Amino acid sequence: MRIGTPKEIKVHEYRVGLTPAGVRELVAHGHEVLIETGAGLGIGLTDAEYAAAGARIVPDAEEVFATADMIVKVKEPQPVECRMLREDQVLFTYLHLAPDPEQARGLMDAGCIAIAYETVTDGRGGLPLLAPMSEVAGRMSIQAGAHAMEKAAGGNGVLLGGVPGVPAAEVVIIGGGVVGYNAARIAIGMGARVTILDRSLPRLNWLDSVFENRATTLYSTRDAVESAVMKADLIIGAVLVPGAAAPKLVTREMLKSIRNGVVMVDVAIDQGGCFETSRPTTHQDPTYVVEGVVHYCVANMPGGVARTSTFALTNATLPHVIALADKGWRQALIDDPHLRDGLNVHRGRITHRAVAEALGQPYTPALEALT
Ligand SMILES: NC(=O)C1=CN([C@@H]2O[C@H](COP(=O)(O)OP(=O)(O)OC[C@H]3O[C@@H](n4cnc5c(N)ncnc54)[C@H](O)[C@@H]3O)[C@@H](O)[C@H]2O)C=CC1
Ligand SMILES: CC(=O)C(=O)O
Ligand SMILES: [Mg+2]
Repeated sequence: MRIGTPKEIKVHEYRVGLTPAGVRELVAHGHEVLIETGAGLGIGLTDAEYAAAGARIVPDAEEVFATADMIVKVKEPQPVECRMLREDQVLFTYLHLAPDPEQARGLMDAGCIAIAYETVTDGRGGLPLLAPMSEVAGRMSIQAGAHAMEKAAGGNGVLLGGVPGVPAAEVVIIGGGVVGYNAARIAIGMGARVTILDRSLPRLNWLDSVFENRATTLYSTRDAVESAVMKADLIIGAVLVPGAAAPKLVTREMLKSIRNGVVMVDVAIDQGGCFETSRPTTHQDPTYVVEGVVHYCVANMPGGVARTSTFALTNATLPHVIALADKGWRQALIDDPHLRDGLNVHRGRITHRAVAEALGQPYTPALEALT
């Protein structure tokens, strides 16, 4: 198969879909790999390293999209990329379609086979291609939040860990999955007082046993969210209903009871955000203020630590890239129900139930589309 990786074009996005080590594996399996010139340069991966691994370096994204059978990238295709996708071309990347009808329309019109990293599953109920970036974003959410809490950044001037004689900050984490757990680890490590809300009792059980008395766990109800956010200095939004648009758990009305300068980091922004007042921001201009509350809503947080993130992401994606290339996309998707959960769009039809529901589009089961 001919596999192509373009340079990412989202603002301050330096991750890359394949590393030289990944290229070498694919070439050893008999595949051809095209890499757009400079694709990895932002994180120190040079064209020479890709070429030494067996890739053909091509001058622009147009050539990658025009010649590859499968595009492997990181972020959802931007409109200019959607227009370059072709019928039956495989697109393997993050898509986050639920809050993005325009992109969904672009993928449907292209007739491509779009497989979303974020809805690929594993046998233990996890999301193995989302998890590495959730680990990164969870950990980053506390450092981003701590920075935004500084006065010069618009925050309330509270130090996360406090000092002797002055209490530490209150960090409230809504959603105790991969992002939430990693956020809690870092917040606890920095000396903050941490509360985690989730609506999964088994998950609360697990968090309680891991953190013992270093974090408070709360069952997530409207009441619990409302009273927790009122006493917070830093609020992390980390909920997910796979494939679906995020539920709005902190309402505009609640902001009136949140103190000025409190920081809300909405990690779930890529699924539309779990705060009513969230809208996507970029690394270039990450925060804005509503009702005195600082919002940080960067939709590609791991792009900020692109070198760590690229290796973490490609460790997880490479086996699937190899399976899709070795078996051909159709057979790979038929053989592996967990990879098949990643199929969001197939030749103009939406093949993931939650995505179809969120977009108000008809749903075609993936296996029906494939057979
Ligand atoms: N902004 C960014 O750059 C990034 C965003 N993300 C996003 O972060 C979000 C969380 O991802 P993960 O932690 O990997 O998901 P996860 O599936 O591991 O955890 C989500 C948790 O939310 C809980 N939950 C669902 N509804 C809830 C409710 N009403 N109240 C409280 N908890 C609720 C679930 O029980 C689950 O434990 C996703 O939207 C993901 O796409 C992930 C990485 C980077
Ligand atoms: C998960 C995601 O959206 C990201 O890593 O940018
Ligand atoms: Mg994102």
